Amino acid sequence: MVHKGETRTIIGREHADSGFVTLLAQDGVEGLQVKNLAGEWIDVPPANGTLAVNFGQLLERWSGGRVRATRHRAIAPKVIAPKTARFSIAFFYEPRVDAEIAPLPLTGTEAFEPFLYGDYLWEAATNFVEMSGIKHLRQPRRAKAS
Ligand SMILES: O=C(O)CCC(=O)C(=O)O
Ligand SMILES: [Fe+2]
Repeated sequence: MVHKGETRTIIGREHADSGFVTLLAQDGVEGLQVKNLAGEWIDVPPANGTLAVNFGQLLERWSGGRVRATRHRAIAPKVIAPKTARFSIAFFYEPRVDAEIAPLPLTGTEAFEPFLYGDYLWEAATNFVEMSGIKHLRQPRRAKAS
């Protein structure tokens, strides 16, 4: 992939986190990028000791789309020294697994059937190929309305 005229390797593919809010501790090495509404990739300043805040898909759904989930990816840092490495520590802030997620009383937003966060989380997690083989180990606690 070419970014600002340079060939860079994508090490974390584009996605939005499934949960509520994610905090990413920065370590001074660049590589995290977020996509703006025009579809352009923006470099997140990696200032040491700061937290990058990403909004997740659950927050987008719960807020009726008023808060957009942050699409992001990670590219390999530019090799500026032989052992350039980037460390990212993620904190995923999420509801309890037995929390019921129901629409906020907001006007002009799309209603949805309330669901249990644990059901949503299991579905989202086991959609990743490396976890797809264990999807059958947990059944939804609440049946979907048909
Ligand atoms: O490498 C990063 O800082 C991003 C990690 C990430 O997007 C994730 O764990 O969901
Ligand atoms: Fe992420």
